[in-house]
Amino acid sequence: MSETVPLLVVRGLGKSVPGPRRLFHGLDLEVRAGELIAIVGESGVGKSTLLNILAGLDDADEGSVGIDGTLLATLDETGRTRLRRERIGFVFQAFHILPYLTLRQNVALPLALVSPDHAVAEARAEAMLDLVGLAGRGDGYARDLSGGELQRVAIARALVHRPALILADEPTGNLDRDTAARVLSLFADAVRGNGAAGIMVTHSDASAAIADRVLTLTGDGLVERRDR
Ligand SMILES: Nc1ncnc2c1ncn2[C@@H]1O[C@H](COP(=O)(O)OP(=O)(O)OP(=O)(O)O)[C@@H](O)[C@H]1O
Repeated sequence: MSETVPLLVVRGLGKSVPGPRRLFHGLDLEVRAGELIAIVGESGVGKSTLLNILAGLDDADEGSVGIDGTLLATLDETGRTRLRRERIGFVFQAFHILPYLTLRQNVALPLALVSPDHAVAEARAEAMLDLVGLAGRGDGYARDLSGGELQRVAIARALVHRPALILADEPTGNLDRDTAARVLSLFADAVRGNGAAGIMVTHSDASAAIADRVLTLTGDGLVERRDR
């Protein structure tokens, strides 16, 4: 059955950066559909770099990344771009909401990239805005929104195309505690409700607490945190 097969399979991943400095090596990870993982670790240990590698935006030096049975290394740049657009949702630290597009157009963007049907894309975008508590705000612009609202738009956009893999870099960074809690539960519901595999990098214990597993990134890979 498909839900028993890990959606993301990472084997023996290693990465060094110029210096040269080795960030990590021998990193293994499996994440199943409907599972939300938190990755924690000291600043500079390589958490964002790991997310970028999983998204095919950066290359590992060794090891492999498989998404839904496809090894990233077997794809050329066009194939990676297609996989990213169709199968991955990304919530960045900076929201990257485009200021010259309406909020609805921003949320519809991942669909517009893969489907020419604008009416369907915008209807789905509107439904996602409803889901994140921004009903009726689709005609607005980023400048009209608070930080928490912008983060919710970013989450709506990351989920609108129902990606199999959702990657989030500090999805509640810069939000006050109450807004962070709301955004977080929405994010967790969306990951689990969509049957996606979710990976969230965070410094926040409150964020980590909502995950099914908390893994600490170290130079020797990911270590399961059991003090929960
Ligand atoms: N292309 C690059 N060239 C040089 N150094 C890099 C490159 N990419 C990442 N680094 C370095 O690798 C380290 C890991 O960076 P990364 O942003 O992944 O860490 P992080 O764990 O996400 O940190 P934080 O928690 O502070 O966001 C940092 O020291 C960074 O400067």
